[in-house]
Amino acid sequence: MAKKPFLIGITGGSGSGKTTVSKALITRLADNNPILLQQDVYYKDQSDKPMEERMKTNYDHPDSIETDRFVADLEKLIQKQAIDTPVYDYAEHTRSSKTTHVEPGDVIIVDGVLLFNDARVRDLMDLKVYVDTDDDIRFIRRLQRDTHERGRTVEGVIEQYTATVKPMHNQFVEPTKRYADIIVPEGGGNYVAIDMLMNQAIAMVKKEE
Ligand SMILES: Nc1ncnc2c1ncn2[C@@H]1O[C@H](COP(=O)(O)OP(=O)(O)O)[C@@H](O)[C@H]1O
Ligand SMILES: O=c1ccn([C@@H]2O[C@H](COP(=O)(O)O)[C@@H](O)[C@H]2O)c(=O)[nH]1
Repeated sequence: MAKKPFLIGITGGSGSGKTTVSKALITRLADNNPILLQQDVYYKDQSDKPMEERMKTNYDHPDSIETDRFVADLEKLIQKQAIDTPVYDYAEHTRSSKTTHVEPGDVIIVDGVLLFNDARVRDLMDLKVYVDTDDDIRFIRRLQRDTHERGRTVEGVIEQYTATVKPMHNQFVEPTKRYADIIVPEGGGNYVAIDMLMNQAIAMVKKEE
């Protein structure tokens, strides 16, 4: 029987450094057949709605994610089956018509802002990590990223952050810190924590062999 993959879940507020940590781990674990799955690609399709309406969606509420499909895909990867994930376009606030084919791996790294919200998802994780970065640093990072990479204006970022991102963070993201096995301060720059996570993943993969 194929060995069970080791699944690491990485959550934390928007701009905390989840993706940076996840990608650093993928690089370090290159010899251990790692794959990255981002919860963000499971944001619900909104192609039937006009842009004006899509801009008003609350993307920081758990209802904005197609969690049933996300859970089903995670279960397939754990059973060593390939999946085809949606592709999400942040500038258009909807899915593109493409999909991404993902082959199963021995280490599965999953990142997402609302990752520990659903018990079904939490129960699939072997190691749960919360990246903990100050709110003001996260906001500055988000402002820079969203204006450079996600087609937003400064005013739009401030408005969205105040209306939904911050209140939903306090209601749905920060409280999930209590489910974490490990809390990583500052995210991407914390090489000690990233190396510890890498060593744990390698040890677990070797144990399964
Ligand atoms: N330690 C760090 N120092 C400076 N910038 C960082 C650091 N970690 C992440 N960033 C930057 O902040 C932005 C958000 O980081 P990212 O990893 O995408 O966060 P998240 O996935 O939690 O939203 C990115 O532009 C990234 O390059
Ligand atoms: O159409 C969308 C979908 C999501 N968002 C925002 O993205 C972040 C999650 O991504 P991070 O990489 O963790 O920052 C979430 O806070 C949503 O507000 C969006 O703006 N538009």
